[in-house]
Amino acid sequence: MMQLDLHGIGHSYFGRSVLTGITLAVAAGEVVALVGPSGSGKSTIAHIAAGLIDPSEGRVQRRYSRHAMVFQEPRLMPWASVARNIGYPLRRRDPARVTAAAQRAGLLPEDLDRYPVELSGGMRQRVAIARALVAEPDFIYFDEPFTALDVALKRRMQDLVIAAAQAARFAALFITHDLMEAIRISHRILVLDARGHGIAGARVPPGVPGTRGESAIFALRQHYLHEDPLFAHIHDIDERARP
Ligand SMILES: Nc1ncnc2c1ncn2[C@@H]1O[C@H](COP(=O)(O)OP(=O)(O)OP(=O)(O)O)[C@@H](O)[C@H]1O
Repeated sequence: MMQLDLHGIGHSYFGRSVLTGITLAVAAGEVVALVGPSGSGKSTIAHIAAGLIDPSEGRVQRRYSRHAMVFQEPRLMPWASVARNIGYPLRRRDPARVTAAAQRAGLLPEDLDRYPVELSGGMRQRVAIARALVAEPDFIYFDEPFTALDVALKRRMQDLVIAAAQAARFAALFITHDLMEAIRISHRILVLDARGHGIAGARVPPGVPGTRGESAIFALRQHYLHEDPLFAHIHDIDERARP
């Protein structure tokens, strides 16, 4: 049973079409990476799928019970402690759930009383992940959550997401333009057409997330980038679309 179904999605901003004919589905417990060049419409797809914006065309069906989102910027409340930031999605105070979510995101009990301004970028993103996990969602949207982090930290955060997805069994749509990341964390990779005209194709990396070795991940990335036509435009940047 699919938990998320997008059918024939199209979208325009102020009359300018940015997406057409987007059809994709995510199964229960499945982590799907959505890759595509900058400006191809990946974030717009995530926002439509999560119901933050209404598509100009097409149909969205959500069969999951609860979702959370993790963005590139952690979007924390600066005036609130880490514990309050993590607990924000809960209807009532629940320190046990806050502590459990913090632990799953690699935070220590003493971090809970700190404030966002005292934290590094990586720590803030851990808080954002803990906030996403706290209400035990069965679906999480990740919109380039680790793009701003350095390579080693990125890797640790990816491992954390893989472990959390396995433990909590959530499904996810994970948006990224980093192919290593897509191969490492997902069950299936969807490639968005460079101009947002549909999903150009899908690839299923061998094995399951968490079991793929670094050299295999790197070799597959090289293969995709240099030998697989599906990925030919992945590094194209539509600079006209950029502010
Ligand atoms: N709120 C908005 N108003 C107008 N145009 C927008 C808006 N949001 C996005 N766009 C435009 O829609 C297109 C797709 O943007 P989107 O952010 O979905 O792409 P993306 O693939 O996620 O890009 P990136 O990887 O750079 O985040 C771009 O041309 C962008 O400039």
